[in-house]
Amino acid sequence: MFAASRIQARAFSASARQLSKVTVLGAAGGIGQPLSLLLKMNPRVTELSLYDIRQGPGVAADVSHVNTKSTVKGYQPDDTGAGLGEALKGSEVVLIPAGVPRKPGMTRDDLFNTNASIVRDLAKACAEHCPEANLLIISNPVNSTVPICREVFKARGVYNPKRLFGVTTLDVVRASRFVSEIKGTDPTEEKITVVGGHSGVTIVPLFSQSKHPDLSSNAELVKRVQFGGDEVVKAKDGAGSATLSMAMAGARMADSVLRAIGGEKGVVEPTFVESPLYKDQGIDFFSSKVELGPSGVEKILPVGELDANETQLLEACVGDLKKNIEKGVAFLASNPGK
Ligand SMILES: NC(=O)C1=CN([C@@H]2O[C@H](COP(=O)(O)OP(=O)(O)OC[C@H]3O[C@@H](n4cnc5c(N)ncnc54)[C@H](O)[C@@H]3O)[C@@H](O)[C@H]2O)C=CC1
Ligand SMILES: O=C([O-])CC(=O)C(=O)O
Repeated sequence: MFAASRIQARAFSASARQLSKVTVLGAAGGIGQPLSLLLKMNPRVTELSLYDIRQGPGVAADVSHVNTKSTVKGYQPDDTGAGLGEALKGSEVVLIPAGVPRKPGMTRDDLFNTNASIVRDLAKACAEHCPEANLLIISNPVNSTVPICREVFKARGVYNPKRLFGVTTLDVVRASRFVSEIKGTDPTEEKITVVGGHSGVTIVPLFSQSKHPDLSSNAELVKRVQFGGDEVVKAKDGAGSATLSMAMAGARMADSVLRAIGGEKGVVEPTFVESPLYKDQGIDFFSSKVELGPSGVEKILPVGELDANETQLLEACVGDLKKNIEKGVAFLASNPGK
């Protein structure tokens, strides 16, 4: 009897795992729309839930005509306030690209005043309606919005550090592309480790660990990886920041999380998570290679050996990162919201 019910439970969880509801909060935005499309193309997604304060249902109607198997539903705030809850209920993965993007001359930190409360309120809804979902935070400044989410979840007693991720995938996507341009190689074959955070000098590429250790002394390349976002902000000239490459990076991260949930072993992505790596320096969150598993973070991989250039970069990273994280934590303490 006991064995039979165990087998039944196992069979149930195996089939339940194949049902993956994925929700995008901010689905009608520059990132949200192409991200939603890429998720619709992912056969691991069975239900796609698209929420935005404007045009959630519109984007959902459009994406729903793509002839893949998943169902799509769109949501926006309604008079009862139920829209967001409905969008989130039962989600396994929630991606959050809601918030404002940069204009030329701004840093990501300049977005804090607007985006902190947007992310706080969405995190509250997640804590209430899908506390066990994997939360993938795209909204900037990631170095601060991820700590805000932790504080929200902690305040509600539902925080699980294995389920909260800052999406830093775009930094490794860029690094591999930029290296391939210099070396004339296939970018998909260039595996570049990038650690730290997701803004300016907190982004630390580790070329010494790649196939091209010589690139570690290429200051121009290092700067291009650290400030790749600015390149796009400048080129878009007031119309926003990276959206298409970010959608690709977000879809890749979501796919990796879903593959790990589905039982695939050895899925590794760089991501900004609560991490022991630099806790001794007062840094709670750090982006490094993370092995993903059915419960989210399986294993945080060590940063590995750094050369002298990278050691210097990391020193600069740690100072800024600490301030960004503390800013997020302090925000929630003095602005708990409703
Ligand atoms: N992590 C990363 O690597 C990257 C992060 N980003 C960040 O992603 C964020 C979004 O960028 P874009 O899509 O270009 O901006 P966008 O302005 O085009 O889209 C944002 C969307 O969020 C929606 N929104 C605003 N408040 C909301 C709320 N309370 N609930 C639900 N939806 C809400 C808006 O209606 C809009 O559709 C920005 O903060 C940007 O800095 C951008 C690129 C890369
Ligand atoms: O640069 C920005 O503001 C958007 C972003 O995070 C990126 O492109 O990496």
